[in-house]
Amino acid sequence: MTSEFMAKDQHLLLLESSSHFPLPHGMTFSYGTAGFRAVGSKLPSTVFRAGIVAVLRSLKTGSAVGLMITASHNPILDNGVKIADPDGSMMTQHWEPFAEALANAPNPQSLVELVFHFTKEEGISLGGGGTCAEILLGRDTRPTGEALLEAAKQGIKSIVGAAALDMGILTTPQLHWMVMNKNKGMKASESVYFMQLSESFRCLMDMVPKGTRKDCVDSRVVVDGANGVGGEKLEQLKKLLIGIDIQVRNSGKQGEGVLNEGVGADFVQKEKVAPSGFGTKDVGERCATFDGDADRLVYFRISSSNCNGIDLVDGDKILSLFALFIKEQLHILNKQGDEGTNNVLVTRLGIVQTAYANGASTDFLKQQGLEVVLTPTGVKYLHKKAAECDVGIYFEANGHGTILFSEEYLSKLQKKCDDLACHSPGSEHHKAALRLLAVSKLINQAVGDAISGLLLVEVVLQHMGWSMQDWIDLYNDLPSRQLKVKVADRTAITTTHAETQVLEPSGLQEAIDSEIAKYHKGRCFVRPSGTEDIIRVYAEASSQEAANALAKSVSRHVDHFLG
Ligand SMILES: CC(=O)N[C@H]1[C@@H](OP(=O)(O)O)O[C@H](CO)[C@@H](O)[C@@H]1O
Ligand SMILES: [Mg+2]
Repeated sequence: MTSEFMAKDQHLLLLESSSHFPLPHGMTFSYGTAGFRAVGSKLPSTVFRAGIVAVLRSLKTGSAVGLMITASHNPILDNGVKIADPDGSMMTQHWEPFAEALANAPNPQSLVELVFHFTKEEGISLGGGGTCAEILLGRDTRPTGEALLEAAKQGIKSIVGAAALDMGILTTPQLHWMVMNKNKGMKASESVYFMQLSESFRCLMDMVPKGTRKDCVDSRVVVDGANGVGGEKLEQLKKLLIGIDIQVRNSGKQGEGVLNEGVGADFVQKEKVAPSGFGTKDVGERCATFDGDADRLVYFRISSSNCNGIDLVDGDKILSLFALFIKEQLHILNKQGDEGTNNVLVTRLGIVQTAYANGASTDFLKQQGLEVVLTPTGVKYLHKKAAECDVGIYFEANGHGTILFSEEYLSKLQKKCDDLACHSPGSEHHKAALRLLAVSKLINQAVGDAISGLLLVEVVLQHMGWSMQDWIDLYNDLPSRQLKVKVADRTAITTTHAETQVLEPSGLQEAIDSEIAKYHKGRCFVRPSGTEDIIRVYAEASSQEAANALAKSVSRHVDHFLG
């Protein structure tokens, strides 16, 4: 077959298959902060086209990539699609404009033109020719998931030489983890995922220091699965876990409730109330909640029996707990013995947050001597920044985050651990090295993962000998308020300094500054949302009334400048 013939073949195949997936009338799709999202029934054409993008990404990188069908915390009838790069992280931002253009191609002819133009530009050769692409597919429990999976498969099949590997119903982080493992030449099945988590958890539990207050730390945690995929998976995993008593509610079983309806991490964090299925019987219990695709985790405690109020332990406090633990282990690892012979393993530990992190958490982390960096909103920014460190911990306040260990650092740590195993087995130094290695296996290195995050929180609390109250008392959150302002064109606001300062329209930042100056501990910023057609206003101050008033007055300025 000549390459010209193959290109012609490819052209016809794409034309034919895309004609079965027309763009829904009057709709425009954008690759937002976390892929495409819309009502599930409107998404077949988008998912078909995302299948094509995934194949091209796989051809370009010569590695397997992932395609996940989920709409996270959105209502059950919504759905969405996002692509995972070969290292398991979000697809490179550099490809988002192409993904978006393809999703909006008005007809098969223009779709084919876009594909051929883009592949030429990127130096990707189409038409089989020996190269093959591999796409790992996953979906959550949404009713439209099955049909959309079929659309993805059709999109993948429309490029010659591409293979789809259906990994089944998964959490988003499981799929990202599988992509990462597959490309490292490791096994990528769910059973290996469960095995890795349960074994590293056991290893950390076995090394909880004796004689701490651990006996007073309840090993019981009640988890709200948001009636989504995370609850089901946790039910499976918990059978392999020792030393922890996990009770799963809202696990998505028939009759238990509707996905994300009055349940889940997004609901609990935003509304600051207990999820459905939790009540007075749970007062004082340590409770956790996942979002619909289990990549977010927050904790809460029902504070009193006569109201629905909760003590929220958000992503910032999870980050603070992890940071203290990692810092402690690094300190032990590098401590000099009497002979002063311990070789120091130089470690750059970095913390990454966004401007939405509660100011009290940032102050707390800095007081601990930690290096804190802010990035724009969205995991793709935080992840990239954290990956610059030897050990980088990132979290959004809403509970999405993880701990990254660089490959280079991990091999140095492994070497140090092997040395210690020879020269001082069972020493405190050796145990610290083993703990850090176990953390790198327990915590998902590809993306934030509610299940692995939950296990790490649980074992760190045991290690510290901390009750839920001790954790809550780490620092007091500053009162805050978030508001949404509907404007004619949200792109009229541009920002700088990790979205904390407005550049355009001119004069708006001065107006915000003059409001902030009126409040003790006032902090406020505005930015266009990447997932909704609104401007977000965030304000903090020393009292709730002041935070409310600051947010309100700044919203008025936004409305005045852009309304
Ligand atoms: C303030 C806030 O919580 N913003 C969320 C939200 O982004 P916006 O761009 O703010 O709409 O959705 C993102 C995707 O889930 C998440 O990463 C981010 O943290
Ligand atoms: Mg999610």
